[in-house]
Amino acid sequence: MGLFDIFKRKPTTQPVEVVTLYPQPVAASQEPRIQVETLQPHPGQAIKIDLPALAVETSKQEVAQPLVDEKSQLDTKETLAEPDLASGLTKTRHTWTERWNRFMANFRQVDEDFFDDLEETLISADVGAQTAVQLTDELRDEVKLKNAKGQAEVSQIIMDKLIALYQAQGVTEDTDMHFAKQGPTVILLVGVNGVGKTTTIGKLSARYRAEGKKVLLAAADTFRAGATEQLVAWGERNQIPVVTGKAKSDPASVVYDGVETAIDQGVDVLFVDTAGRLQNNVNLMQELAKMKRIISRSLPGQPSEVLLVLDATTGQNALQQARLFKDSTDVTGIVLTKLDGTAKGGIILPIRNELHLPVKWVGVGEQVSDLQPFDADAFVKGLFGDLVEGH
Ligand SMILES: Nc1nc2c(ncn2[C@@H]2O[C@H](COP(=O)(O)OP(=O)(O)OP(=O)(O)O)[C@@H](O)[C@H]2O)c(=O)[nH]1
Repeated sequence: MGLFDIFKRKPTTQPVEVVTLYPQPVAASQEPRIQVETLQPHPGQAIKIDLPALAVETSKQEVAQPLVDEKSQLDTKETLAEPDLASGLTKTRHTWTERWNRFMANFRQVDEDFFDDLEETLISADVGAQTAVQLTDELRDEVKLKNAKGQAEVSQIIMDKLIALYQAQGVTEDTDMHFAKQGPTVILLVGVNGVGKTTTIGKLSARYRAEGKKVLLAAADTFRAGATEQLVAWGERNQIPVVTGKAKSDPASVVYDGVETAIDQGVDVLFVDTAGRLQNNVNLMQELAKMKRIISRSLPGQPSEVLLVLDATTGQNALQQARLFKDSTDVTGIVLTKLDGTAKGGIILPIRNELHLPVKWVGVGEQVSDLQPFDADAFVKGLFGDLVEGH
């Protein structure tokens, strides 16, 4: 099949320009080379892209017989290195510890004022109003039951309860990533602008490529200037092909082309980057629904994952966004980004406790390796480590 073969199955109203970036094997001394093909189909027709066999074989070939140069191998190693969650949570931990110590320094006795202050402290630590009230009620009973009176004893009971809540909440929720039994798995990244969708795709795609999966990216955020280039840059860095559309073109066309390319080229995982902002929220949600319809028409049962990306630095705002997206689309999991830059890491609790959305990944930096699967135990240690160790 030739490079300019036309698919007539799908009528579109807009011309689609598809740029495909794919890596070539290079001699050890050369920089990795990226070839760029620009295909300009006839208006009104969708196109099929033929990636060279090499492009789709890249990840598997690398496993069997390394084709990439030293630099790329270093990149892969970097991808595999687990970031340190505890250091990513430093700000949250310090702020929380300070706040807690201040609260406890004012301890006089266990009375209603104490519980009022406790509720306030919990709310200011972003555990969410509903959770703070629930926790305080439970603690009131427990402190009474255990007849706790001393500062250290009361502090210990509260800390144990908080830790238990963080660990218990969400255990019944599905934090696994799901893959198609056959054919390409499609993973859609959604969220408002600037939360870290593109960066997360860069990190996740590098991770799966390093595991030997054949990965493809689709730049369906045609709305924001520069969004496509940003994804293309990640594709170049990770040597992963990217399907793109013209600025302001119909994002659904890019999704369609991405899906068709994934099917034809035997891709394992297709990541779709979506716009974070359209004219309004209704448009945004309609656009997402349209993308999902297009994906499932060609690949029944897909997308396997609709990951909602939330910026932890926005605190309660992130919670509002989660509510909005949850009500309008089937979110399968949360990626909580920028935990490294915030004291608002506590927000993870209401996301799980109040919205019952599984947090699947957490972002702790801008580098490719700064993403890790969410682990409640590690998170709790990162959050309360200073206080618990002090006991
Ligand atoms: N510190 C830190 N920065 C991050 C993290 N994730 C993303 N960023 C940064 O956040 C900024 C926005 O990230 P993008 O990936 O462009 O966000 P986006 O959601 O794709 O944005 P739009 O394309 O505008 O919708 C970039 O500067 C990223 O480097 C993280 O975990 N930690």
